[in-house]
Amino acid sequence: MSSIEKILIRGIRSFEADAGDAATISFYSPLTLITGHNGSGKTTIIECLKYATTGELPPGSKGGAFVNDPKVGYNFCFETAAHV
Ligand SMILES: Nc1ncnc2c1ncn2[C@@H]1O[C@H](COP(=O)(O)OP(=O)(O)OP(=O)(O)O)[C@@H](O)[C@H]1O
Repeated sequence: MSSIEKILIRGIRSFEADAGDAATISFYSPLTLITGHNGSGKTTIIECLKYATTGELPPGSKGGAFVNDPKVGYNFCFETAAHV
């Protein structure tokens, strides 16, 4: 079985292209919880995982909506944690 240890998201939605390692999300076994305020980027993380594993873009993202737009803003703020 394969698993993903971490994902670094840059230049996608609220994740700026030059966000550095701050945008690295690590995954833990057996469970990773992603928590954060509304609009902090939780769904974006899931959509990035889907894109990385299947190549499928989120619905309605054609035309660049999946790509970071500095005019929209930068506010990703989430926490990940594992509970056994
Ligand atoms: N093209 C873009 N460029 C920059 N930021 C964007 C872009 N598209 C969306 N955003 C921002 O990304 C954020 C949306 O993130 P997301 O939907 O992943 O958050 P969420 O944590 O899942 O929110 P909720 O809890 O409300 O479902 C919003 O703050 C929005 O302003």
